[in-house]
Amino acid sequence: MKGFGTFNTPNHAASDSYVRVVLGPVRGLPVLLPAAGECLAEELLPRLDALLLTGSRSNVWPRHYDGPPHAEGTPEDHARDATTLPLIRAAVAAGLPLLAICRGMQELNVALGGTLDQRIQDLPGRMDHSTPSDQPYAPVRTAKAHLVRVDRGGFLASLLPAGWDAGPCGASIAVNSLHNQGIARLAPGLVAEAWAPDGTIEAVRVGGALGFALGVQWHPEYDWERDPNSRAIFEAFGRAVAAAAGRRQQGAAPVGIRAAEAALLPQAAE
Ligand SMILES: N[C@@H](CCC(=O)NCCCC(=O)O)C(=O)O
Repeated sequence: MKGFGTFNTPNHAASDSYVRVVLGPVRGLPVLLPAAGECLAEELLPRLDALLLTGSRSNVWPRHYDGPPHAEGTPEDHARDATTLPLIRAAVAAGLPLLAICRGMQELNVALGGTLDQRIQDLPGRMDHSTPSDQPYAPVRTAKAHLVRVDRGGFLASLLPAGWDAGPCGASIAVNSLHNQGIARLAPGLVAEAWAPDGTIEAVRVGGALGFALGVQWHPEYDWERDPNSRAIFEAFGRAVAAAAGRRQQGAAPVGIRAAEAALLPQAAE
């Protein structure tokens, strides 16, 4: 939910970069979901082939992870939280392909029971991962900001182009950085797959997921046209979307709902 125009009129919106990347390397048809609450999980999810959770300057309401209130003026989006958190749990339980970007990765962590640090730049030994929101020059705002070390044996590494780790940076890739918040306690069922030099978790996968279920703290949608690592993430997501679409068109239920739910959300199996 974003305010537009003179009267800050509430609108449901997503950046053009997400639409372009879905139409491009994902080779999908983007459907923008309104922040309409939990009903989307029940009514709409069965009609979708995959879920891409976008970034946003707003932040997950701390009540969702028993965190302290945000500092005055920190942007929040309760309508989005009320929509995405149940949607994520339903998508993970259904084995729907899921790609979570920046705020999306933070929502994934909270939805599955994890917590967030609200200003990691204020924590001892941590970098400032934010980019000034008033930075008017897009190439600066979206530029590579630091390296992340990627687990060579992980799911993310399996998506990257051959030789991604053969350069002078070894098993590290360069990423942009536009966030103040980060994962504090990793949710049960999530597996960390990449880390910034200060230890900030930069990528996670849903452990035990039956398909593509990845979160990244950076924004590969900003540079997929020139960065083969960014493009490879979306192309792999696109292959998962196509497979899910094929299953849905054949009338098959999303993979392993009950099996995934029992594995990932133990309380749901009780
Ligand atoms: N607000 C959170 C998440 C940051 C985030 O998603 N940034 C993206 C900003 C650009 C956009 O609107 O896509 C945090 O600060 O950690």
